[in-house]
Amino acid sequence: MNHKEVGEMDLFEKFTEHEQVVFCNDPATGLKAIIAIHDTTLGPALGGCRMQPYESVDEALKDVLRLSKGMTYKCAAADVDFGGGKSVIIGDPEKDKSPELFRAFGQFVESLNGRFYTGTDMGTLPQDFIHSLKETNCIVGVPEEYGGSGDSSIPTALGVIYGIQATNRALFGSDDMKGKAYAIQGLGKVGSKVAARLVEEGAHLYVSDINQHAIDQLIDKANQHHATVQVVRGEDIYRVDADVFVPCAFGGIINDSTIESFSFKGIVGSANNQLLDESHGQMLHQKGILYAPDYIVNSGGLIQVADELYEPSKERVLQKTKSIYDSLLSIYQYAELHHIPTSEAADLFCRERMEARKRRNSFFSHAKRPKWNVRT
Ligand SMILES: NC(=O)C1=CN([C@@H]2O[C@H](COP(=O)(O)OP(=O)(O)OC[C@H]3O[C@@H](n4cnc5c(N)ncnc54)[C@H](O)[C@@H]3O)[C@@H](O)[C@H]2O)C=CC1
Ligand SMILES: O=C(O)CCC(=O)C(=O)O
Repeated sequence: MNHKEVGEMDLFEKFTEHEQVVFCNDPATGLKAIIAIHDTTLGPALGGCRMQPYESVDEALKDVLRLSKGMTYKCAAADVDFGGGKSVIIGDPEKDKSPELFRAFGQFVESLNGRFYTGTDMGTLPQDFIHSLKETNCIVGVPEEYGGSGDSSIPTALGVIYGIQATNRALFGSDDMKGKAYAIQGLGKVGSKVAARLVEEGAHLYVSDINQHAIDQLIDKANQHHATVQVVRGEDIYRVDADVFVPCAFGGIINDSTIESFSFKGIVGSANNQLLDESHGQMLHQKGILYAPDYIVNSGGLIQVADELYEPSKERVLQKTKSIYDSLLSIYQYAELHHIPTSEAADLFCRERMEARKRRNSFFSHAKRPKWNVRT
């Protein structure tokens, strides 16, 4: 069949690399969600659920497609037995949440029968998924009293700190975070924790957030530590005179126009999909800005939720999260040796790991489903 002749088939051209995309619609609760499964070579798809008032379904679709692909690479880099997936709920996290909406979402996740596991992301909280848990076991990162591993932004933030230390080592010859200036965009679950740690270390911060409460909380903390925090508005964060940019809000913030404004020496943050597209990794490379690939830096949350396969152990998760430091240094070294952008070096490493898995023997024993000890 010639797809071009059949209008409705054009939709498939938007996700030629993805295994499965599920549109979830429940008028009774107002749920409009999309689940994208990118690649299950390494295991069932895993990825958080983002809630955002997207302007259009197309915008939500683009976001979930990019985010789920990023999860495939993140899982490969972190060496966990999961594949890449992600979900988005179209709605305002401040106004549109309800227990029924998250329950309905749980039913759609359950309908995938173990192909997709999900939890928090931007705009959602561990508590939201207590409701989804009534409908499916394929939920990760719920509070510990519900059998989950709890807030995954804790190891994510720790991973960002390891990322900053490794980047400082590469740039300045020492892990030390003290006395340097950092520009943090977004003081949410991850950004607030990273900022608090940097304040404790005696760093100087420039911060921006649209949530005044988050800014006030950080300033209180900074006052206790006699640290300096300078609040900047909107796009001005791209122009401040900081050593390291720490994007912890949304993606696409490294693009043609922002790169021109950057005078940073390094970029290390939790935001997913920081590069608007691959060419921006090359542009950073040419401008001599050291970029810590996002999916390596922000894999702490993934490391924690993937670890729910085993009996819970915070120590083990924190230990595994330390690997982010070494992984980044290896990627920096490889990129330098081969004169390629760090983003390209990270992608090459992940693709090689997936190819190796495909080559490995896979003797049949029984269905390769995770054993979720905690809730089975
Ligand atoms: N929570 C986690 O464990 C993980 C998070 N990430 C990524 O890290 C980023 C942050 O995640 P969370 O902290 O969980 O989200 P969050 O929703 O808790 O925080 C996002 C923060 O960004 C702020 N923000 C929104 N628009 C902004 C703007 N225009 N300028 C400045 N600030 C703005 C929000 O007010 C909020 O404080 C997201 O891209 C997420 O996908 C990645 C891996 C794991
Ligand atoms: O942190 C989580 O709950 C899942 C991992 C994830 O979605 C992410 O790393 O972006």
